[in-house]
Amino acid sequence: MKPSLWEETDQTRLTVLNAAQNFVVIAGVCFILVNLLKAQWLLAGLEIVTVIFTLVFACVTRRSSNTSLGISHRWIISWLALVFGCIAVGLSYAGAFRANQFVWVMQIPMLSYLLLGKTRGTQLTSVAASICMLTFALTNKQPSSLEYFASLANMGMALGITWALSYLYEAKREEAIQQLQEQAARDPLTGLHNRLHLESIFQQLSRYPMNKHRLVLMLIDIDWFKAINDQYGHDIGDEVLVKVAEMLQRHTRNTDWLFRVGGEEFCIILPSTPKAEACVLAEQLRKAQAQEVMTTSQGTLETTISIGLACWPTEGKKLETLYRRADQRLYQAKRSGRNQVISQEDNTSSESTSSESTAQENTLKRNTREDDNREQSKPGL
Ligand SMILES: Nc1nc2c(ncn2[C@@H]2O[C@H](COP(=O)(O)OP(=O)(O)OP(=O)(O)O)[C@@H](O)[C@H]2O)c(=O)[nH]1
Repeated sequence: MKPSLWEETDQTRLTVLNAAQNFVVIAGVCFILVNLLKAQWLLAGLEIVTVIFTLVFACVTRRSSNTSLGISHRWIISWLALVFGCIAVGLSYAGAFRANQFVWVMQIPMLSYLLLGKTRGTQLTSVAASICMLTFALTNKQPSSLEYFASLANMGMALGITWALSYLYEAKREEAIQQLQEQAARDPLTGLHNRLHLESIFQQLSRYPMNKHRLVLMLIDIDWFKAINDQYGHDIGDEVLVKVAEMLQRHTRNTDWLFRVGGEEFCIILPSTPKAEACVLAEQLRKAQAQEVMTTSQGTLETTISIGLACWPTEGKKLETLYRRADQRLYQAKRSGRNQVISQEDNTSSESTSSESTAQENTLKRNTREDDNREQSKPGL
């Protein structure tokens, strides 16, 4: 099971659904009165059931979240089946007005695609449109007349065009949404995930039973990166970032989650991984980077990385705590000379560190790092 980057949130579908529900209730009541007066009991009965179902469904929809559809597709399919059932039965009752009545059939593809998406929309439209076309064809009183074939062809073509346009609209909409979501979740430079989804991916992974006690968060920071930028320019710095990201991807599994969480800082979430195994991987990453001679547009460059890691849930139950723990270890790796992996501190601090002391710690950390930078040697081309 793979966590999804975006939970199902779709304001457009929710808006269409609310509008369609309102319309079905208002129009439904009018049609019920007309059909009762005309003694069309089957149709009136079906419309009563549809309006009651719509009211219940509207309550369910409004109780779910404001931004998420949050309702199972079964609800929508059942509701649309009732509405389309009314259209089909109405068509069989229409007599001389059958052609006028067919305008309602045109709503089938539009509603199906807007509310159910490309795949389910196609399935429901195929079934509902076929039933309506058959009803239209079979209930005609003059099946051999030219008029009959002309109206059948007209209806079929008009329905086909509405269907095709609805399909194209939904297919393009889904494609555009997918592209936008992909872009929003990725760091444009390295192609890795950005930190936008770190929390949600962590939450989903920690819910999977197979990851119980076996999830590791690793923070990786390029050593002396500021010096690389200062000496060789931002473009070379960018090339280094890309090369390090590529190295991380080469050494990790498809199931691992790689993020670029800051300027020259990366994070890896390793699902189903015991800490000992994660330490071995971290050491492999450190060695691989130390041994790699990177070819940049200005020549070759060698650089190293420092790594801090922490294990969930033993070393932090919440992402915030786990991240802080890994960051403390990363900082320790930097202070101990860089090009190191630290997986546990000398004096393990308590998980309930107050935010104030953490803030002080971070300030201290930044100052110490700046001092360290001035003192120590820097990488060279
Ligand atoms: N080229 C490039 N540089 C970036 C980017 N984002 C942040 N930086 C730079 O990354 C540098 C980070 O420097 P520091 O946080 O001092 O870290 P450092 O020099 O690696 O020092 P240590 O981490 O202590 O080894 C800063 O100079 C930022 O300007 C980016 O996207 N591209």
